[in-house]
Amino acid sequence: MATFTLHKETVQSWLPLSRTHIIFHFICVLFLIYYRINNLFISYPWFLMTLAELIFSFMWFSHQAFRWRPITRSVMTENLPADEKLPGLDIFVCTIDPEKEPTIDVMNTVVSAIAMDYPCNKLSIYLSDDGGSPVTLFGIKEAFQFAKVWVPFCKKYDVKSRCPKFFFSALGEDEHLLRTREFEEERDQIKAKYEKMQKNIQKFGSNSKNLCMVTDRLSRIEIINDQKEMPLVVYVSREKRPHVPHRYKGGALNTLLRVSGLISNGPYVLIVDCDMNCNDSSSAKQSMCFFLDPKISQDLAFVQFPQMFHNISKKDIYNSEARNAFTTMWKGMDGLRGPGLTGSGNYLSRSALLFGSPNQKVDYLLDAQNNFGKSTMYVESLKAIRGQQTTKKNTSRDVILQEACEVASCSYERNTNWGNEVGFSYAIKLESTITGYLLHCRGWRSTYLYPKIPCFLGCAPTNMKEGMSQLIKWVSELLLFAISKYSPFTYGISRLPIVHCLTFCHLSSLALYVVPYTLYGIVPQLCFLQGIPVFPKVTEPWFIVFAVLFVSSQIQHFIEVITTGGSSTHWWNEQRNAILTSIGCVFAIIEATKKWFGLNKVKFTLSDKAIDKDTQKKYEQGRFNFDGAKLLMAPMVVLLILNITCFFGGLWKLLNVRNFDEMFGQVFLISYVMALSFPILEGIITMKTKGG
Ligand SMILES: O=c1ccn([C@@H]2O[C@H](COP(=O)(O)OP(=O)(O)O[C@H]3O[C@H](CO)[C@@H](O)[C@H](O)[C@H]3O)[C@@H](O)[C@H]2O)c(=O)[nH]1
Ligand SMILES: [Mn+2]
Repeated sequence: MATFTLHKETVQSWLPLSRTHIIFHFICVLFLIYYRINNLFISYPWFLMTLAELIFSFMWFSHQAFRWRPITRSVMTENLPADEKLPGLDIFVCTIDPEKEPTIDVMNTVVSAIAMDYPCNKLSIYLSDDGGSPVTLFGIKEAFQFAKVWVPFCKKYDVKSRCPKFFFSALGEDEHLLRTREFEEERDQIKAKYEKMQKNIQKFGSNSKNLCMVTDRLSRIEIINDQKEMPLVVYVSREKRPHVPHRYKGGALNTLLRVSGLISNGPYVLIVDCDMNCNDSSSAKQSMCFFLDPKISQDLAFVQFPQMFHNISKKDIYNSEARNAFTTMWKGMDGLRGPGLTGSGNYLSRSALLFGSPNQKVDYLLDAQNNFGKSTMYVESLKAIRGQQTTKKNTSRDVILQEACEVASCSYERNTNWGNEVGFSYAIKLESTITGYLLHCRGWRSTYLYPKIPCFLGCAPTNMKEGMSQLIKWVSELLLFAISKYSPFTYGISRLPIVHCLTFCHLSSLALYVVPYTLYGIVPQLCFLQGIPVFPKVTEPWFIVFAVLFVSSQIQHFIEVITTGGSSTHWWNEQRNAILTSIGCVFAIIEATKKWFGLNKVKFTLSDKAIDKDTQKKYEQGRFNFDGAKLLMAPMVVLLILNITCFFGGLWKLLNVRNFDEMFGQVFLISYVMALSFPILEGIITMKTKGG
């Protein structure tokens, strides 16, 4: 345990035990490989099983990097300096499509950001509207009017849950307990205002013209607030032209970096997706516990919070919560040199994003035009971030806004280093993953804070189609990352500590899982049907190796789920989900191949945050919902049918031949797969009976 004045870091207490387990498991893996290699040419199926197990072994091995040194952190915000000494903070909210990202929800995020517990003269909120839709501009004006009453109310009564949607829902129940009459009266008035805001936005959006995205437009930047007692609120819609690449969210973020640099130039920025409401208003101060610690701030690039979701059900059949990622993996990376960037709920140091490495030898400002573009006003703002002398000028607001439009134009980045060494990287479309990784490669660190009260709550996919499209988007881009010039296998290996690099190797090769899972779903089954064994006899000592590996990984997984607040249901569901997603990775590989050969029109699958009641209900009941995902489910369905057919066909043969000791492994495997996939089968049958 390491204690600093502002935060504390605790290494997992059972670390020696878990490392012993890793070594034990590793030895078993070596035995297994030895056995397989020795029996490689028994038959073709044995060869395929060996291939599957080698890939499984590699994935297992790289996954252990996450288990090597997990840590948890806590913060002492009470030790922070007084409000007037806190640094400036700019919050970036990104949105694009009001149909998939309902404006009211986006505005809830904006309001919750405005209500952040941070000195208001140090806080600025930027809404990036990549769609340029009238309803978003209208919405933010309404939201600001509402915030003007909401923020003082929250402060007066010390409301913790400052996202109005949550406050007025079951999630905010606790906030209403043991309150005064006065509170209740005021609350009811505010509720009426909140409802009025909703109504106004709805009414404005009911005209389909106002919901439209404008793809050919000039940049438009407006300062929304007019009051000193409130944080600055700015609406930013960058220029877009059909023939100029706009680089998706990464492009939007780089634009925001420049625009905010001209206007408020806070040394720290918080990025949230439009659905990621700020649930705990103290997150900004929590992050400052790291940035303001002189012992670590030197090379600290960002503080990541977990992405948590308000619509997760108890059963969570799609593992939308991504428990594994936000507990095991990210805490594991945190103990190495820091977690990856996940794109939402992360506080970043502006200078880390802009000025290369923490011990930079070349000064980016010497070649400012090539690095940052031609705006001299923007370059002045960079000097301020660097703590260098700037030529102080009293520039009028209009001039600043004009310059802001200039740096938000779509030609501004041409022949500059933006998207390359400056700002968010465009190397793959997961701007966050690649940027976080490159920051680490340049020698920066990051920290991860998993607080008791979720700081950010977003909207998770609740049906197969959405879950799968998100998976395909991520895994295909990660695969492109693995084979790009920045690949962790080549570029990262010489720049990152080896164990840390291994975590990125694992992440970027997730698509590989499809091979062993598919082989394990086909080969033993077909062989069972024909009476060919693919595992050692149950009476043979070598069988123990297989059994031990299976039990060992089950126990490890079980302990991990339980110690991170999950239940045995999660444990079971996560295993099913591992099969589903691994098989689904075949589409990610297809997608990545198409992108690689330039066959696909480059697109960004925006996740849908407008979830209808029916979908949410099915999800809460734990029933699989394959609406719109027929094609995506096809491989899984084929595998299931194959398993069932082979099981019964093989059983017949088994009863005749009576080679039970040879076939035990396969019988066990197939029964296990069938038991796991039962709910999927149920889902398919209901889909069929509904005429799907
Ligand atoms: O051209 C675009 C496309 C998207 N977005 C915004 O980017 C955010 C993330 O997009 P979404 O489709 O919701 O992505 P998810 O799959 O839900 O998000 C994860 O994956 C993304 C890709 O790495 C990260 O950017 C996100 O932060 C991370 O939560 C949303 O607020 C969008 O409005 C833009 O601003 N411009
Ligand atoms: Mn999202």
